[in-house]
Amino acid sequence: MASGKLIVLTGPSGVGKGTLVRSLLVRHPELYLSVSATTRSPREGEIEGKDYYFLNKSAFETMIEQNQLLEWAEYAGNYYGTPRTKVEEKIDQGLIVLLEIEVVGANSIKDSFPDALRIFILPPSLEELEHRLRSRKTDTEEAILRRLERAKEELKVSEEFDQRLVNDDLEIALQELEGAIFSD
Ligand SMILES: Nc1nc2c(ncn2[C@@H]2O[C@H](COP(=O)(O)OP(=O)(O)O)[C@@H](O)[C@H]2O)c(=O)[nH]1
Ligand SMILES: Nc1ncnc2c1ncn2[C@@H]1O[C@H](COP(=O)(O)OP(=O)(O)O)[C@@H](O)[C@H]1O
Repeated sequence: MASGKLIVLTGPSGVGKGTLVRSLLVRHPELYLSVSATTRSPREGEIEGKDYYFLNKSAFETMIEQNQLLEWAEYAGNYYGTPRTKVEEKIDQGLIVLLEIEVVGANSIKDSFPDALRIFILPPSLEELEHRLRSRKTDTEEAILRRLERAKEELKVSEEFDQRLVNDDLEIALQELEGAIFSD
């Protein structure tokens, strides 16, 4: 059987990663989206094992020590990481596995998984990124400013990724993403 592959989507908060991934999964239900582990508290409506595996700090640190994570990073005061076993299992089954993760972890994937295709999603401009973060209405003013500061740093390393894609028109960005994922 053909071996699967690992696709890593990253980019600053508010650029549209979640929106792109949700649309991709609707169009291509055969794709497998990895469920991350995190120490952040569940938001209302989030489901254990579907949105995240919600762990306390010591359980997360045990996963790090036992090399159970493909990558991990700290983001806004919490740990986030990709459990290794499921990803490897699905790739062995020939599936295309998607990770939607922040920039530091995405960059480090090249060490643990050199064959991964790492795609950086860019905003059309910083102004538009700010507009999207505000219009999403999920973050406090302080969190928005923190995310924008971090975005400036993240955008500086975008050239270290295998592919870069601007999420301006959503449909065009989706088509570019499909091209990157399904080309050989
Ligand atoms: N490195 C890494 N980042 C992750 C992982 N899971 C989620 N993230 C990222 O962590 C950041 C914060 O996620 P979250 O608290 O759910 O907020 P939101 O994505 O802005 O709604 C986002 O940039 C996610 O893409 C993971 O397993 N590893
Ligand atoms: N191409 C686009 N054009 C305009 N708005 C967009 C586009 N893609 C996403 N958005 C909007 O931007 C906001 C942030 O998107 P989201 O998917 O939550 O970003 P991320 O997962 O990268 O943090 C959402 O309100 C979403 O509807």
